[in-house]
Amino acid sequence: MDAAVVVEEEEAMHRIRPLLPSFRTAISSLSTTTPSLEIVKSFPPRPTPSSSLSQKQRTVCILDSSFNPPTKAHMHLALQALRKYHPNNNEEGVEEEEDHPSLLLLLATTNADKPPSPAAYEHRLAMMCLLAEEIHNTYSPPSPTGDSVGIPQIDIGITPHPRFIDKSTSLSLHPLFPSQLTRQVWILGYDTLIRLLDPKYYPPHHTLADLHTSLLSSHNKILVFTRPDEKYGTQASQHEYSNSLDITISQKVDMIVPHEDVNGVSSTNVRNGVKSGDQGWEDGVCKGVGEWIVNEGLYL
Ligand SMILES: Nc1ncnc2c1ncn2[C@@H]1O[C@H](COP(=O)(O)OP(=O)(O)OP(=O)(O)O)[C@@H](O)[C@H]1O
Ligand SMILES: NC(=O)c1ccc[n+]([C@@H]2O[C@H](COP(=O)(O)O)[C@@H](O)[C@H]2O)c1
Repeated sequence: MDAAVVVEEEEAMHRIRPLLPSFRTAISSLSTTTPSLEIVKSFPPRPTPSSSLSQKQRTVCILDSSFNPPTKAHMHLALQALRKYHPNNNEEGVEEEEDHPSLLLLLATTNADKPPSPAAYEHRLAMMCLLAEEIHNTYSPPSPTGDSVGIPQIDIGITPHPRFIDKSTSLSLHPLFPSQLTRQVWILGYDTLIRLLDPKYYPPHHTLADLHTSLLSSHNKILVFTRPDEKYGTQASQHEYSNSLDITISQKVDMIVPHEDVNGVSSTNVRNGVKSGDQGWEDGVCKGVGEWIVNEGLYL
């Protein structure tokens, strides 16, 4: 490997490792009762105070995940979303004078279905920082502007809420994402769309009413990536399902096919690969994330 690349990677590790104690503190002081969502790191750093923020309309693409670990699938989903909602694309609902979309990588510290498991949350946040750096280095806007305006703002956040309706409400109450100025675009894989629309998650009445007043309100959107497999069916059947949804939902859903490198990539496959010693797991993650997993001895 090129000596300069090795030095760059070591620098990234040394830059991120000192952040671990502050990540630990942020996680332990996260409120679990009120609507709660904290930004723990921003690339580039956000101006303070946040009252000095632009008053322009904005779009935030949110990738909510357990990031255990962040994968190349997560990277491509984020890149495709940033490009899709770029004002150069004349996408419906994106004003030409709008700021470029920003990206929020959101760590869910409670899952709607799964019990907690290693790696520790501060390590996942560290790997999310490495993923953010990779996204910065890889991103190019739909028609190159050649200036720094093309570089997306990436924020890293944490929330204790397992359900999207509560994450969405928490985001709309955050000073960086005021609801009157911010359109939320939620990035989901097809498997997660099915669970989002399952009434079992909405007791006591088990209806989708709260979805319409939160995540699906205003100009918000859901960007769904097909994810064909034995359980969830083919590309074609996933498109068919999305077209058959009630109009009040389908008009909020954009469904696209992910980049080919996303096929078959999952955090579970990476964790299992590390544990079994199969070298192929490294293809599923960005270089910095792979280095972190090895150096910190995660998932063994
Ligand atoms: N290969 C993929 N294709 C399409 N969507 C994906 C893919 N990998 C992840 N996603 C989507 O990204 C979001 C966050 O991913 P998540 O943390 O659930 O990853 P995962 O790889 O499915 O994790 P795990 O294997 O631990 O269950 C989810 O909405 C998921 O559907
Ligand atoms: N109805 C819902 O809002 C709902 C259902 C299932 C999973 N989720 C969330 O989706 C995210 C991804 O979940 P998985 O890691 O299980 O794919 C997690 O934050 C999880 O809590 C939300």
